Amino acid sequence: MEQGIVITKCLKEDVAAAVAARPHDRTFIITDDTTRRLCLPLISGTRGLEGADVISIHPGDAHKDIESLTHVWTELGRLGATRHSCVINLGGGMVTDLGGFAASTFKRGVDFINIPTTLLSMVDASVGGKTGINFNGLKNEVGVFNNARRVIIDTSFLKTSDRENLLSGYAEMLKHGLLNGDPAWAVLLTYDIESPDLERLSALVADSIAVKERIVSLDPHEEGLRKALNLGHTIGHAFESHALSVGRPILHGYAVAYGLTCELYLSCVKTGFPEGKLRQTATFVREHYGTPAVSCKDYDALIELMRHDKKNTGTDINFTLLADTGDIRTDRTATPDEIKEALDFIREGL
Ligand SMILES: NC(=O)c1ccc[n+]([C@@H]2O[C@H](COP(=O)([O-])OP(=O)(O)OC[C@H]3O[C@@H](n4cnc5c(N)ncnc54)[C@H](O)[C@@H]3O)[C@@H](O)[C@H]2O)c1
Ligand SMILES: O=C(O)C(=O)C[C@@H](O)[C@H](O)[C@H](O)COP(=O)(O)O
Ligand SMILES: [Zn+2]
Repeated sequence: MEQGIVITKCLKEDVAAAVAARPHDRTFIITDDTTRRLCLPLISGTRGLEGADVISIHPGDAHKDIESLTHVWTELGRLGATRHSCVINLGGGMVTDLGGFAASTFKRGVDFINIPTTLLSMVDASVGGKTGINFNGLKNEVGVFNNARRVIIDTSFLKTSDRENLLSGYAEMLKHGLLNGDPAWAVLLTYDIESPDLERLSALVADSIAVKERIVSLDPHEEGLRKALNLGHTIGHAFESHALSVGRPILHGYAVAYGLTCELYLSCVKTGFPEGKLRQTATFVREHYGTPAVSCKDYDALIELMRHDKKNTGTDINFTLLADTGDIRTDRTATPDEIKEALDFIREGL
């Protein structure tokens, strides 16, 4: 199904129009406890949402799991959802991933709409049809590709976002900038995300979504080009899963920022990415995101996690690398020793 993405200035009108666009019997809104409190009021009173049931899960990526999924399925069943119902996911990427997967699988598929409320879910998670949950200590281990029928983006949700979650989303924007080419990448290195001007940010959000949409439209099921959107994620997901496993979770975008530094280092060594651009990006990451809390004793565990990356075939660990900003090289591999060098680089610098 084609995905309609709306960057709105009239949230309630656009939500009402999206709900009315397809006949349905009941409406369910999936939130986490924080978005129920902070974001649900922004759509209350919307035409078509009278009588909608709200299903809420605990916030945080540790809850993007089978227990929360079971809770959503159970509540949908208990409250009488049918295949002709409409599900609205109101939240960050945790809610849009899990709610999208719950809707896609309940009675083999219920129509859903995403209303992303974090920067990360606006520019990335709510768009492009990847849904799923973490499982077995691995990120997004179980899921399906299925587009939300509509994605309605309103950056005014970001007024209640904290600095860390803005930075987290900004890391995926930086990834899109690196994939897009020099002007987009350079603009992102100079924009002040620490004291954001929301008007300017809205324009950058639109540019960022356009990068993802273009790639997804050419390869919706990640058979080739879409692996580009996984830049930074082979190592980033390993940082994220490892942090969760030792009880010190980090935000997805922080893990991606660290992963970008490491994978640009590999790009520099293996596909000729310019060293100056590596240094500029790595410095930006270090200044805003710090460094990952790992030591060389964690390297083998991190590499073991990378062996589960979804891009892998056989025993090789697969990476998306760059020959330059905008010059994408998918299906590259690196040896454990090369990966350890990249991990040394982020910890210690060149
Ligand atoms: N499907 C995809 O293509 C895709 C892309 C990127 C990331 N992801 C996934 O997205 C998830 C991360 O998403 P996220 O960064 O949005 O995290 P998140 O959904 O966990 O939200 C982060 C925190 O912000 C809170 N929050 C949400 N909206 C808020 C608001 N407007 N004001 C104040 N607080 C708010 C949440 O309750 C939560 O505590 C990860 O699971 C990642 O794997 C998926
Ligand atoms: O949309 C995509 O494709 C991406 O890879 C976007 C990533 O930012 C996102 O984190 C995605 O969920 C990762 O997917 P996975 O297939 O590596 O689990
Ligand atoms: Zn990501």
